[in-house]
Amino acid sequence: MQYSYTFKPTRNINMQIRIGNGYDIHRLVVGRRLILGGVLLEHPEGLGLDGHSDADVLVHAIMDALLGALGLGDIGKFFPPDNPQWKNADSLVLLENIEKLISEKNWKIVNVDSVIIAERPKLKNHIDLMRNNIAKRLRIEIDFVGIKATTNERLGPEGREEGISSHAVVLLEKE
Ligand SMILES: Nc1ccn([C@@H]2O[C@H](COP(=O)(O)O)[C@@H](O)[C@H]2O)c(=O)n1
Ligand SMILES: C[C@@]1(CO)OP(=O)(O)OP(=O)(O)OC[C@H]1O
Repeated sequence: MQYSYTFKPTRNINMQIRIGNGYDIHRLVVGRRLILGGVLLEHPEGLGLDGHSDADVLVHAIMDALLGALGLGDIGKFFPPDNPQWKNADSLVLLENIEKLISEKNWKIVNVDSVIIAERPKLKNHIDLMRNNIAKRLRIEIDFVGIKATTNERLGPEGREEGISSHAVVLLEKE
């Protein structure tokens, strides 16, 4: 059996692609808002996410994935948590800034995929609004933004409702 493979490019071989991966988790506490993908949600126990910014773990994971794809570090480097400027910051505005940085470097966002790990509240009816918020800030079509939700089957910090986490991957291209 022959295992060698000859690559026959059918499109621009100067195209570069990059993949990025991001993760974030924030604690669930009383007295804070619960914002995911820019959507204000209601937790059955009135809990929200603690953080210096609005603690939107989904948007934070996506920003880290975008920065990671270009080897630019993480969001803390661009928006330091000890800088009062980012106190209660709207993470969608921070996302707009990251998109600007990427487009200035002539990279295009191909797609984003992500998952939110939250025991409660049920997120499925809010997913399309989150996708729309993110697609708008990234200046891509909604079809290129994937967001899923899963419980952690009551396991670990998310399962005990100590926090909510999110993972994201992105693909970038440049001609
Ligand atoms: N916070 C959540 C968690 C899950 N969902 C939806 O429920 C489905 C089943 O979740 P499991 O963790 O039991 O696999 C999941 O696929 C989501 O559609 C949700 O809306 N909100
Ligand atoms: C965006 C920032 C700004 O303080 O948000 P935080 O709420 O501190 O969240 P975290 O994910 O811990 O760190 C990222 C920070 O840069």
